[in-house]
Amino acid sequence: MIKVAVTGACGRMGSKILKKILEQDDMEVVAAIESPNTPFQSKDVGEIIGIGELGVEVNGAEKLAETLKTSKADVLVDFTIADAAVGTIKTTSKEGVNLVVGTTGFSDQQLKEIKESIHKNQVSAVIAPNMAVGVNVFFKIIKDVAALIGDYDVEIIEAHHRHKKDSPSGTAVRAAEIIAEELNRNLDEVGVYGRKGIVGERTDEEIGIHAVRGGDIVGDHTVLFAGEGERIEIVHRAHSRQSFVSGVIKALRYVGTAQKGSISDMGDVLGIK
Ligand SMILES: NC(=O)C1=CN([C@@H]2O[C@H](COP(=O)(O)OP(=O)(O)OC[C@H]3O[C@@H](n4cnc5c(N)ncnc54)[C@H](O)[C@@H]3O)[C@@H](O)[C@H]2O)C=CC1
Ligand SMILES: O=C(O)C1=N[C@H](C(=O)O)C[C@H](O)C1
Repeated sequence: MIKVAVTGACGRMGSKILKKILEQDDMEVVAAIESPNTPFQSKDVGEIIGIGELGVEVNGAEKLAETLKTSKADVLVDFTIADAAVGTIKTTSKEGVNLVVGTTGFSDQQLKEIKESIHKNQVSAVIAPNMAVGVNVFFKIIKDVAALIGDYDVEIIEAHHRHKKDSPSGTAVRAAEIIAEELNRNLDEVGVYGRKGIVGERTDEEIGIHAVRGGDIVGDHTVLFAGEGERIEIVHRAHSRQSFVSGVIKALRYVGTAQKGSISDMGDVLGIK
């Protein structure tokens, strides 16, 4: 039985992940963690997320180390916010607990600290900006198209709900990284994040990345390859957060089999490379 601790347990993703775990025969929720000094402290997480008493109390993140010890969690799944997730990941890996991290918006420095902690403490992790199977197929498709038509102008457009705090999406950033790598470009140099004013003509090398926010859009991503007289648009649309949640369950099963100290992405989990 895989013992799972969920951080961000009452959030849009955390609550759905928790409910999905309850449907699995080979895993159980042993801890529910929320923001420091949460008003939900010691309340039953099942009652908070509307599924009735679960027998798992919410603990604030300030109690994470103690909670992981008492719950004997095998793995922690984190869908929170980057600034919080770094500390969560460091504490979790120090406790020898594996990780599935879906949180996005990490800086390069934060990612460096996360990787160092996972390696130093020899835990296994799956870190992915998008856990949907379809998005990881989308990643493979855009890589292959970039290899065939890389001299076309590349633009990435993402759209999400009005509550999303980070921009551009982690999925859009990953898509830009994949294409830049395929075309031997340095994304730090060629990435253009929105355009305003007299910005001049587009360069051949640049990759445009644009974010739309509004309503309850779950997550749309378009990669556009535009050339003389034509364009190719590759689109992924998430209709429901269940697309991500299904991937999380796969990642939870995978991470315990991965090499200690390793960091895998969903391509590794799904065998799509
Ligand atoms: N990898 C993927 O497939 C997906 C990733 N995401 C990412 O997941 C993150 C969360 O997204 P949502 O669930 O929509 O956000 P949300 O705001 O609904 O949920 C975040 C939850 O984390 C809690 N929280 C804040 N600080 C915390 C801490 N230190 N410890 C524990 N909990 C803490 C908040 O109180 C909230 O309940 C975002 O970064 C988003 O981009 C979202 C969907 C899919
Ligand atoms: O915040 C969200 O909702 C999502 N965030 C992820 C991202 O930043 O790519 C994944 C998905 O698009 C939903």
